[in-house]
Amino acid sequence: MSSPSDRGLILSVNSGSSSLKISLFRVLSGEQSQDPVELILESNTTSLTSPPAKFTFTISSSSSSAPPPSSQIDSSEISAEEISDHKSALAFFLKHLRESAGYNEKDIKKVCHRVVHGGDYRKPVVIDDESYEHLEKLSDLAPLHNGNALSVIRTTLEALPHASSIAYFDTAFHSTIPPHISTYMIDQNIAKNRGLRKYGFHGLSYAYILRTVSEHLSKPQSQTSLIVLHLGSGASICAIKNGQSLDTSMGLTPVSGLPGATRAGDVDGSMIFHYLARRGGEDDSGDDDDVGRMSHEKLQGVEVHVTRAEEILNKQSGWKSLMGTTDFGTIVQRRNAALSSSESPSADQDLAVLAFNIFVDRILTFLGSYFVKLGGKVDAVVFAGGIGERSVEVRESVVKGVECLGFGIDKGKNEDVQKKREEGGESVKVVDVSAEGAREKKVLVCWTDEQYEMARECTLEQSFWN
Ligand SMILES: Nc1ncnc2c1ncn2[C@@H]1O[C@H](COP(=O)(O)OP(=O)(O)O)[C@@H](O)[C@H]1O
Ligand SMILES: CC(=O)OP(=O)(O)O
Ligand SMILES: [Mg+2]
Repeated sequence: MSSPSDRGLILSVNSGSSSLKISLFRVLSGEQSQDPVELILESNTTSLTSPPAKFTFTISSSSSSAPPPSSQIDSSEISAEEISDHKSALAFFLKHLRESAGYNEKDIKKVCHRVVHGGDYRKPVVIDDESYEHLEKLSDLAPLHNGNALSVIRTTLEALPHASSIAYFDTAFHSTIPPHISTYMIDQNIAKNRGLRKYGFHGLSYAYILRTVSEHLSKPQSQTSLIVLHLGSGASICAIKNGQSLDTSMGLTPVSGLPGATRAGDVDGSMIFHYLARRGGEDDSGDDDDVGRMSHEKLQGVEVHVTRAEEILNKQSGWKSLMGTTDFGTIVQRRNAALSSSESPSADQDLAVLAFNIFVDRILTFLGSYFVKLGGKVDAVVFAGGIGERSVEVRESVVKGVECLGFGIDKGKNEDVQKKREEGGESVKVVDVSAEGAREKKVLVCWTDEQYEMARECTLEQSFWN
């Protein structure tokens, strides 16, 4: 069994829908800190769905370990033409780690992978031939996410053969959702045979937020009830009752619930048939009308089975379909320009206002419902994810919509969130933006960290180190 101090480095790899986030951690021994791991550096590759990809590589300001003497870090954003997908983004990162940061890959002992769909897995699994094969089968339930994660796992197995790879699942946190919430009202034989139920996603993020916020509130997790909004390119909401997931807006796959960058969110189940149906010979989709047509897509060497319907609802919808951009920041800017101008808004600005209002409306639909499901016993509404952490406007509009439930937002505190984080660095994990007088029901912003969550869990799981 290895002692914490000689455990070396952990690489945490987060294959999101539009991004690849990678963090390198050093395992700490118990005496050094309450935290089991310390961040050394992190990298973020974004715009994978709208090239050119953008790549950043940054040494942590709070790291106590000096970078190797050979290191030449440039933390500015690079537009990287050679990155075309998750797999090439990982290769680009490993090259930087070696050549610019001067780290020896051999010091990496564990690689933690975020795998979005874990089916019935409730715990992380070490990747071997058997578990890899099982994950490949699960890919049919989340072809657009798991396919990327599997290609990244394969690349690390080849590039870092001395390290063991462990899969962490988004779905595991939601295993507490009771049957009356997770069951779809369909033929139960088919549902059981095919595993058709609500699984829920973003679980690593919710686990991180639950622990961080309960510490902030000085409450045990088992007495903490929250409504958490994870708003990124993929967005979801979770009702957490006494430290356990009660309900969440995504379902069998990440396509349901809130709309996202390229995802439709909840639609009438039969909408897709009408979307593709030919009317009087005309066909505006330019495709055939078979929604179930399978394309056996080779995604970075991994075979995935995607139906035409899935492709449309996952990749050709969301704000990209409305606005032509997958960047919610751009939508907010155009919406602000429309609201502040004395001239009549352009067509683009009108659409930005519409996209923004749709997003807020769908968030409120879930917020209201979850507040009721939690019987009004909610310690805080928590904003997280790229949009939740950065958009003053989304937080303001959403909280205005739930003022009737006793929540309120302080304008000045809301505007200063980013400044507080920039000044305080990574030690600022939660900022309270609640209005005076609405103190019982807090509104918080939490910087979620799925990579940290995996590295922490990995360090604490003794069986992985035996
Ligand atoms: N200032 C901002 N206002 C609104 N949205 C923003 C802002 N900055 C970044 N975003 C959005 O955050 C999203 C990315 O969130 P993130 O959680 O990092 O994504 P992912 O789902 O890929 O993990 C993008 O849509 C981006 O445009
Ligand atoms: C589940 C999901 O949508 O993940 P992401 O937001 O990282 O794409
Ligand atoms: Mg994400």
